[in-house]
Amino acid sequence: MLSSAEEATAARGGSQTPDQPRAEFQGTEAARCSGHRGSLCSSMASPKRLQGLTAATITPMTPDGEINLSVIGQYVDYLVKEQGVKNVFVNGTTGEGLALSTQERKQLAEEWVTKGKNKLDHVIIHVGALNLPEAKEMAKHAAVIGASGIAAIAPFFFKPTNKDTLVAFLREIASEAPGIPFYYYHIPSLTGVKIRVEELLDGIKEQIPTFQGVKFSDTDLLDFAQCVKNNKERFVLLYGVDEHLLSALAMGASGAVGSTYNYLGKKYNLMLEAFAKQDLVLAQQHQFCTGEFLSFVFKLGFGVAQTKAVMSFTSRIPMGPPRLPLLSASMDFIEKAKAKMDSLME
Ligand SMILES: CC(=O)N[C@@H]([C@@H](O)[C@H](O)[C@H](O)CO)[C@@H](O)CC(=O)C(=O)O
Repeated sequence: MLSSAEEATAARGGSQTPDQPRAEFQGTEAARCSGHRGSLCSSMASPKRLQGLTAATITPMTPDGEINLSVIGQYVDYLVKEQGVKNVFVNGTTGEGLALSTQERKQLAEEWVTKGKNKLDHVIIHVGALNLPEAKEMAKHAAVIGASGIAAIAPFFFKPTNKDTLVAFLREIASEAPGIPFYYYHIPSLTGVKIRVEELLDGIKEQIPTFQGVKFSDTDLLDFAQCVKNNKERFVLLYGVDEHLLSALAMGASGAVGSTYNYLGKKYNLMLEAFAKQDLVLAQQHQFCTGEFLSFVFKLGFGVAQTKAVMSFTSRIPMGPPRLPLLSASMDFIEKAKAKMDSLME
């Protein structure tokens, strides 16, 4: 582990500052619908500013339910080489962050930063928790180990009832990591905190100097569009509902964070590239293709446990079971999901 945030930041070649200019999606290869095993397509044009796809990482576990750090290096290589995804969001919803102990979350953060060094562009650590002391501890730790940024959800047991209390809570966390960007993770379907992001962003930079953007995991595209309209130059606006990404791109999303970029990243990168070239028909084809898979698995019942199973058979990296109260995906789900994936990607 590195001894200070400054040393760690220097080792990464300097962190981005919250005021750097925003970069739009940029593709690097001609778009072609070559399928899951086709040519690699990356939209990571700049290592400085968070853009393109960010995988909300799964937390690998051993069969007996312990976190399995031993496969993180392999996981990094899979994302970069097989999916063209060079940003990760660690310990979020997909990573079962709220089902892990603080110690486990810190170990995972360290492993992702270490194994991602010189391979990943951004390692964002989700440090949100129900209590401030633990969230602050994880924020400070993330800065010390050299994470690219931190994010936090709203607390969801005792909930903030208005914007000011939410900002006050987030400010306490961000202030523990004053050298790295802070992102608000908006996921009202899970937190129950429905404070509009448009409202939250108004004046937030004065309260939280490191505020860099939002991970917007909601389907309220009016709220999202207002965020873009009012903050396009200042903040990174990352969309978090993968099956609606093309709509969010049309609204001006800076990038996307989601679970399906773990195993469908290549296909989504092709979509980003088509969109950047204003080839809406091709972009739609890619969105429809990923949507066909998701629509299929939604009907079977889909969540974090099933995401772990899909990633296991797609990457061949054992992700293990989820932690209670989540239950493992059934064999029936795995067989059907795998057959569907194979049929779409051949
Ligand atoms: C509720 C939920 O898990 N949403 C996912 C999506 O990526 C989601 O899995 C996907 O859109 C499929 O519905 C992300 O927004 C969550 C996420 O980014 C995270 O794990 O932190």
